[in-house]
Parts: sequence; structure tokens; C-alpha cells
Amino acid sequence: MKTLECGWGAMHLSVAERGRTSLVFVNSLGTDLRMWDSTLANLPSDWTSLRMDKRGHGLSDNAPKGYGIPDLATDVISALDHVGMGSAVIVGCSVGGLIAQQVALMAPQRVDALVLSNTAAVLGAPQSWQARIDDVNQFGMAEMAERIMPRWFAPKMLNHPEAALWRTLLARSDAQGYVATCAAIAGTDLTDRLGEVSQPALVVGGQDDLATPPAVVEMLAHRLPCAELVMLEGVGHLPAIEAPKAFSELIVNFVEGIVR
Ligand SMILES: O=C(O)CCC(=O)CC(=O)O
Repeated sequence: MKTLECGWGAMHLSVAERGRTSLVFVNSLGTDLRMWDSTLANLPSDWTSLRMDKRGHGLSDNAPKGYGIPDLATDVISALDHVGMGSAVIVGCSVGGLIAQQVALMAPQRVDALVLSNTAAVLGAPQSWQARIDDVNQFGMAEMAERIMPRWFAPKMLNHPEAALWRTLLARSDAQGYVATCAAIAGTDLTDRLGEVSQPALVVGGQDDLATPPAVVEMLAHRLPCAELVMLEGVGHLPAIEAPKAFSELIVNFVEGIVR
């Protein structure tokens, strides 16, 4: 673990620096960098990986209010600078995928390729995020965790002991960090800029994803100039947790295909 000093505070990083293939993992709303544990365990051991908790998530500090996806993308670029990673394959889930797209637009030279899991260029209507913020403020994270679980996990995963651990993490999450990220999502629509993303992209969705349903993920793949799409059966919003072996196999095949 390393701590990165940013303009807004300290960011906690888990860094492994080996080998030539570099990947950066950006997590989803309400999770932390441990969402990638099982995926990393299935990747070649000589690959370099960098994971980070977003502002207000995991062990990272809360930032001042009023930041957007470009600020979160700047955090990723700062993390790359911090560990001396010139460029990398950026793997992002949901809002992490939105941040990954933003990094590709802001600093294309830092992005070798994208793995966009369960995400889109716009994640739902702004009003739905304002409703989410209002609900968090009214009911708190514990109540919200109950409501969000079926949006995270496919029915067959919901009663798995691991799902209970993630529910606990979400229930204990910092509400300020959560709502600040909801507000950043609400203000972002990259649809009109997708044509500028020239890097190869692997777009992954889950047939049972209620948060970013298959049609939304398919639309992202369709609009990106150079994308391949894989839709996983029996998987919800978080394939890295629900189907880590299948997810990491997809990453390995994709990355080996582009470096060959
Ligand atoms: O996972 C994300 O980054 C955003 C979507 C989410 O939190 C799940 C939901 O919409 O309930």
C-alpha cells in the first residue's frame, strides 16, 4: 500500500509493480479496491497492477464537495505519475468505467486499451441520481445497501456469503463520499465524445445487471470506434466479484491480443 498526496488530501493506493503489461483498476460506486482481488489472483503474476480507492471510498480521504468525473480521471492520471507508469490498460467498472473513458479522452497517450465493465457513456438520468442522493440523506447507507444489493448481484449470487460481505461494506460506506460520486455521475454524459476514443476496448456486461442493463452496455460497445462486446450469462453488475475467473480470462485474452 502507498499513500498518494493529492491536492485534496491523501489517496490510498495498493501498488504492485512487476513485468511489462500494466493495468490500472478503477472501482465502482460504493465498493473499494478489494473488488478486484479475485480477478487479480487469476491474472499472470508478472503483470503490473495498480488499484486505487476513489475519493470518499475505501481508505481514501473525502475530498471537498463539488468534484466531477474529470477530477476523478485526474486522480487516476496522478496515480499513474506517482508510480511512474507511462501508460496502461485501464479497467473500470460502472463509474470506474466512466472514469476510464474520461482518462482516454483527457490523456489518450496514457491509455493502451480499455476494459469497460458494466458501464456506459452516461449512467442513468440525472434525476435518478438526485433521487439516490436524497434517499441516502434521508435513509442512510445501511437502508440503501439493502435496496442496492439486487442491482449489484445476479439472483443466484444474492444469497452467497460474499454478497453479504459487500452489503456490509456498502452499509458502512461514507455517505458523503457516496453522494459526491453520485453527483459526479449525474453531471456526466460522454456520448458525443465516444468517437474520439481510438484505443481498443473490451466492453463487458452482465445479462442480469439491473444497474447497467445489457442494452446500455451494448450501446457503449456499438458507439466506440474499436470495441468488442462480451455479455456474461447469469452475472449482474460486478463480474469482477461474481465471475472473476471468466472476467480475468476475458482480460488476458484481450490484452494478449493487443500486445501481440
Ligand atoms: O456501480 C456504479 O458505479 C454505479 C451504479 C450503482 O451504484 C448501482 C446502482 O445503480 O444501483
